[in-house]
Amino acid sequence: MFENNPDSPKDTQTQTPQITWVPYTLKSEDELRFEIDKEAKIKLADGTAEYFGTELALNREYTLNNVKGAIFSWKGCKIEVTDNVKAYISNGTPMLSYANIHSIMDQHRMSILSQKNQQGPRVLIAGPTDVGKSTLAKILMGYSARLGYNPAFIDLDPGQGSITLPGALCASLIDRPVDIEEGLSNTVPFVQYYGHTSLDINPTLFKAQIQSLGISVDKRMEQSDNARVSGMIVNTCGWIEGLGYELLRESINLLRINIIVVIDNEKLYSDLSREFSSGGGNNSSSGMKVMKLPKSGGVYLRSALFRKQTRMQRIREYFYGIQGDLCPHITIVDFKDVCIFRTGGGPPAPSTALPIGSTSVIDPLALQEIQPSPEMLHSVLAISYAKNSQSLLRSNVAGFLYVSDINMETKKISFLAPCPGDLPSKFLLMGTLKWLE
Ligand SMILES: Nc1ncnc2c1ncn2[C@@H]1O[C@H](COP(=O)(O)OP(=O)(O)OP(=O)(O)O)[C@@H](O)[C@H]1O
Repeated sequence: MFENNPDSPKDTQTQTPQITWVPYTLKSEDELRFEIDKEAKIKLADGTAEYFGTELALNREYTLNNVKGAIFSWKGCKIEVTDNVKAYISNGTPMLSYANIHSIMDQHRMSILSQKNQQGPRVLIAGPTDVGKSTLAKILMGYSARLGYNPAFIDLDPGQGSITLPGALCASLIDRPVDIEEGLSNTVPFVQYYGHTSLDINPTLFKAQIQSLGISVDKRMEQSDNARVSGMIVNTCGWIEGLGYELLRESINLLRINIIVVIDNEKLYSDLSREFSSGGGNNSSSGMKVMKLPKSGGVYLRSALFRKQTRMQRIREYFYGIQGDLCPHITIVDFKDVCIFRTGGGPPAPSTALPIGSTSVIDPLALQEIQPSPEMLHSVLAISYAKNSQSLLRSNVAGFLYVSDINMETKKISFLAPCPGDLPSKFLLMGTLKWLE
């Protein structure tokens, strides 16, 4: 038979590559920290383990691409990873103190179960960049969902776009732990398109959109007792100085936060404690708790270049799928069939470019309709659900388009869209976000 003849040529087309598994044994409260550049697989071979709050199924092969992370085990387990994963075991993790935050949230929930007018734990996670804020948010979502709660996750970091795209501020009701391979992309979020990856471009718009998200989430909580009791988990961006601190305070007030968790920054913890908890400690008369947590030694520090690459990868995944299995469509429309708006009357001039003592007179919430032009090429636009231009800024976003071509002669604009068919609305929002592969 051909198969048994060692000299016969191998059919490289149909042969699946040989997988070489590398085993690791984790003791109780160990974690396996890993870095994956190209596609790799991870499998739980024995025991129990979780990936940032989400339990791994036994013997299931999880495929991951371009991620840094850790598999943690409370009781010990055996993990196998493919030989292209760089990994090491650590037994120094802050998981006990992270689980403690979950217990505090849970006690809060239990204490208000029968009180219809009380809100569940509304937790805001703050801290500098690269301290594990998003990771803690995932862990808390996973632990809450595993107990049957439906907390709202609100992502106020437009730099990364964990739910949809960078530039968006989103809220999602979480009914299951974060998917290990797909992340949060399968949730149905409320989305506001801020349009920029940095908060200083239009802080007034940022505040207005937090307020809108908060109203959407509150409405949802009014309709579901479980959602109200479950509360919310808010992730913030790592800008904690000056205007960044101001926006953090605004977020705490607008979302009526009752638990602030500060990771790895004494000054921020001290400033927020002084301002929000009258005793300066954990329990205040206002009911606000301000708590500090250590950073995990596993948190990966990301360079500006890596962050930019991750942003671009996130946009690619939106159109082509996480596994590259989606097929986006090109939609060509006449200029007259779309209304493209930008907020703030154009990019604000930096204060250094204005005469000394003067401030910009541009209304940051003013909408300016703009005509298609070659400068729009490569922009990412949001399609709004708004019925008219007045409600544009407060309306939810239906999805995103990428401007792949502008033809000034035929007056047609080509969009890459995630699905075929007519655009759900002619109202489009533009910011400064561009997709440059
Ligand atoms: N224990 C860990 N072991 C290995 N990698 C980890 C661990 N915890 C977090 N990471 C990774 O470190 C990176 C940074 O973590 P994370 O995104 O949670 O930080 P962050 O504070 O939210 O960052 P930023 O606010 O700057 O966006 C992520 O890639 C995350 O998967």
